Amino acid sequence: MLEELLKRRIIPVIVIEDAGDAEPLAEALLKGGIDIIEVTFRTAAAEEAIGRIAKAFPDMMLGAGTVLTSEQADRALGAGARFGFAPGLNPKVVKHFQDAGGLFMPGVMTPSEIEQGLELGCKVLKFFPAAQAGGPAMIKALAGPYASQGLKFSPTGGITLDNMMDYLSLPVVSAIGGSWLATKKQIADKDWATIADQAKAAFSRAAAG
Ligand SMILES: O=C[C@H](O)COP(=O)(O)O
Ligand SMILES: CC(=O)C(=O)O
Repeated sequence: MLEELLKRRIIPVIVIEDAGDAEPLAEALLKGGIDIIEVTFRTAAAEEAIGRIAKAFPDMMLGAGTVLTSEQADRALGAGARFGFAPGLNPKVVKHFQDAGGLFMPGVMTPSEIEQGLELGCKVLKFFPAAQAGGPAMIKALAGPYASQGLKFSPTGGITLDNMMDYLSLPVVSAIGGSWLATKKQIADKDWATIADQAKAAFSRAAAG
């Protein structure tokens, strides 16, 4: 699972209000070449959306985001999520998710949080909110003492098509996350063509290096 995750460079961070949009949304991302999705537990539809994607696209790398409690972790995994993200680091939730067999990437912003994440066995940490917390320069500085631990960052927050390569060009960054790939409005408007185009543009840019 970790190896599979490390192969992906772009992770769409999704807020979905209507679970019925889950399949066409996943299909649009796949059409654009992105076969990974993080469905955030910020809406009541998250659990059902994960279940629908798991059923319709069993080969898609499916995860949950904004997993803040052990109860959400159970619901995410029960619905078919194989990995989880959170904006912060809650050791209880990290352990709960790991004990249930999932791969968890807590959010960090400071050296102390990174060390906590390493102690919990996390090899990939979300750096959040990336742009606001210092962007690529901050990640580069943090990589100094920790890159030798085999640690990778998955920054999210303020990343767009225009600045994604500033992050992806850093060896310590395995993937970037972003909501721009499928915005709430685009999902509500069922604008699948635009979402597919955005996914394709990001995928091509990452592939070009
Ligand atoms: O809340 C932020 C999301 O995790 C993603 O951040 P973004 O909307 O800046 O891409
Ligand atoms: C940032 C956030 O909420 C997440 O990815 O879990």
